[in-house]
Amino acid sequence: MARIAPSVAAVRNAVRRALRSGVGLDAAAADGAGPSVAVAGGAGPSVVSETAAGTVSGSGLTSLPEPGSGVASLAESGPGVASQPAPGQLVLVACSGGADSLALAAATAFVAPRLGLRAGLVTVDHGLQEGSPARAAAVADWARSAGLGPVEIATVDVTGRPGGPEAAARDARYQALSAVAARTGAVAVLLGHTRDDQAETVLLALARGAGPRGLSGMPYRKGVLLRPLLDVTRAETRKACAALGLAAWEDPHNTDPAYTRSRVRADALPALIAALGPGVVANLARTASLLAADAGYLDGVAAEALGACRSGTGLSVGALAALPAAIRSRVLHAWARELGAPGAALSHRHVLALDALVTGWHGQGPASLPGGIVVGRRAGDLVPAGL
Ligand SMILES: Nc1ncnc2c1ncn2[C@@H]1O[C@H](COP(=O)(O)OP(=O)(O)OP(=O)(O)O)[C@@H](O)[C@H]1O
Repeated sequence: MARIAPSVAAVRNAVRRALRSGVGLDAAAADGAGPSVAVAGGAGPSVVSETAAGTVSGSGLTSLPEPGSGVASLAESGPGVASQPAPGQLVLVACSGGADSLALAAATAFVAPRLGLRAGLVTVDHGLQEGSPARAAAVADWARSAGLGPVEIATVDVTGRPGGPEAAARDARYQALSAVAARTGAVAVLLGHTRDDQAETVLLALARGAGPRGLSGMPYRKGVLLRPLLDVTRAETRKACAALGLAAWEDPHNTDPAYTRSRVRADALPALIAALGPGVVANLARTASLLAADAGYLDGVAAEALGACRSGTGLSVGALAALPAAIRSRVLHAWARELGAPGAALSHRHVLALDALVTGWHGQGPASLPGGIVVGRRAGDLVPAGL
């Protein structure tokens, strides 16, 4: 049996775990309705060559693996897999051509058929950099050569969206990914965020004084979005690309000090590692997952409390006042969202203003929320203006 690089195995294992839990294969298998292809790691009847490899350079695809090249020597022993695409559910990889999502795409091309799943790829052209259409085309060509399908290029227009350029691009990208998933009937869209991305997210949240929800970082699964690599380091995805002969695209934005995240990546995290040791990245990511569990539980409690506080068109001040502060602030936040306040603009300050109508009442005026929403206190209830 040919040996595979540990980094390649690490990425594949992460994808295997995510697909098994993320698209409900484990539950289906328990019901006896699982995929017909055996999925337990390793011991299968045939040896299958890795097909998901090629070379993408800054300007595009520069080479494809030859049959019998070093790529084939990365083959691992696994369960028998039909050479035709599996008839199962479709998962899509969101791939920029960068090392993280390229390693993810290669691993998914390998793992998904072995789980009875089809795997496709979407690359988004934000139209923000010179040569971006050619790069998107190169990623798509590579994906087809790697056996992924369907392969789509989504071209988006980021102008006229709220927030800075980073937020606008992210917004447009997620919208495009959701649209492709809906159109193709994909059950999951896989994103290449790594443990390092998670640590950066937690650090950014700490710096802006976020609460437990913000410090929970990026969720492993949200709706159709799945992040299999949150336990995998960026160094590992780079090593996996190197082992597979994949030359990833380096996004110049990632090193541009004009972007806050780039400065965290280049300066803040390395300074923390120098001062506190290399474990800091994994520890920040662990904080995120610990807080995600707590925040999920508290949000559930708050959702029930919100129901119990309802009174006519508003919320009962008496019922709100009886809640612990941690739950009351979540109830008020959830209610503000329900009234239509946009999540990105709704801050701690707005929730405090609502809370003051409950716990600091002195006849003050109504609280103003983003989205033009106004909430006042009337006859023992909090009520939105106009109702
Ligand atoms: N242009 C794009 N097309 C498709 N998916 C994208 C694109 N840009 C980002 N993504 C998805 O979002 C994830 C996070 O992207 P981001 O640019 O924040 O991080 P990154 O660490 O630079 O990732 P990568 O190395 O994959 O480019 C990517 O791994 C990928 O799954």
